[in-house]
Amino acid sequence: MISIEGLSKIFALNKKNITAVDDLTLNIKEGEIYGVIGYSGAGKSTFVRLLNRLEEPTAGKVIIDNQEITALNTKQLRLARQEIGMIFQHFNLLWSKTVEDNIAFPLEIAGASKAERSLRVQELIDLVGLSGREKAYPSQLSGGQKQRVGIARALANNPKVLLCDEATSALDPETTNSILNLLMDINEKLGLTIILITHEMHVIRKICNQVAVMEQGKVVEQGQVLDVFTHPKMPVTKKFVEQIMGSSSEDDDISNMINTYSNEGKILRLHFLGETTNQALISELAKKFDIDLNILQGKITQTQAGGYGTLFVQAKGEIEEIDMAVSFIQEETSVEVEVIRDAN
Ligand SMILES: Nc1ncnc2c1ncn2[C@@H]1O[C@H](COP(=O)(O)OP(=O)(O)OP(=O)(O)O)[C@@H](O)[C@H]1O
Repeated sequence: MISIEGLSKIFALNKKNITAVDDLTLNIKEGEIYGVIGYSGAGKSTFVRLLNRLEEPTAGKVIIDNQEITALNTKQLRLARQEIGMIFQHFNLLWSKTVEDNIAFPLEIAGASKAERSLRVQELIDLVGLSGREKAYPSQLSGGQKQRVGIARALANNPKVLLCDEATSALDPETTNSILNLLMDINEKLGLTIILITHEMHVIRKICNQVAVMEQGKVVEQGQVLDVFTHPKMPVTKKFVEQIMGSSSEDDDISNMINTYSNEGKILRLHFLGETTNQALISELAKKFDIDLNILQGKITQTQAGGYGTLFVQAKGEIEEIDMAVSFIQEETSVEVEVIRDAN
């Protein structure tokens, strides 16, 4: 759906050149929720604004749905932008217009009749969950509701692509989750391709299929979210994964814990990699084998591709039963298991 080739943006500031986006090449499939994560100054905002030419690229090509955006003249670009919706961190609403007028605005520009506009506005209001707030002004809305208006407005002309520039960064965690749920819902219902930039790994974990990590204008790592979680290569990626999974300094706590529980049975480390099928593994083991399982420590997080994380358990009982349980995990499930301490 989106193909980006050798995209660069150099800003000239006080006779100095700043390379905000540096020779970036990416391909994004139709219907994907593609996350771009990076720290402040990595070039994320510039990157996303280059896609619809809110910023003009210094070099490179952007092709969206077989149309070379970077080759269009002003008039063609205006039309093409109707196919590319965008939402912003600070909503960018028209403060003197009501909710329905904000949403109707892009329809008006696209030349829709009054009757078409009011029909479509009502559809969009229902879609984003703003029924009853049609006549409200942005100043009378909560942050989450303002972003819902932003989303409805961005979807007004049935775009193929939605660009999200830190769309949840100004929201509290609960509202962030409700907006992310709405984006997932829209992605599923409309098959819309979404590009989302963020500095929060939680956002990537919750809704993205693919992720690219940006640093100093370049994509330094990319792939399926679960792969990047499991095998982060670059230091910057490792830091982002730590936002969710905790840091390696916690390893000290783990060795203390192992010593405390090392006098009986075996301590197992279970590693879940995108689990959707073995969610009830612990209770299944307890039912199938004559063992007791004592959960010691763990962190499992949910991604779009299933649960990911590690669980430490103490298995108590006859050695043969414990060994059979370990073999069962190895042979019958996709959970990785390792005996890290054996009291026998
Ligand atoms: N209009 C501009 N003129 C000059 N320099 C700019 C301009 N816009 C961005 N930059 C510079 O380009 C670099 C990348 O900025 P950008 O805003 O794209 O990063 P970001 O990853 O989105 O960070 P943030 O989340 O803080 O906005 C920064 O060094 C920034 O100062």
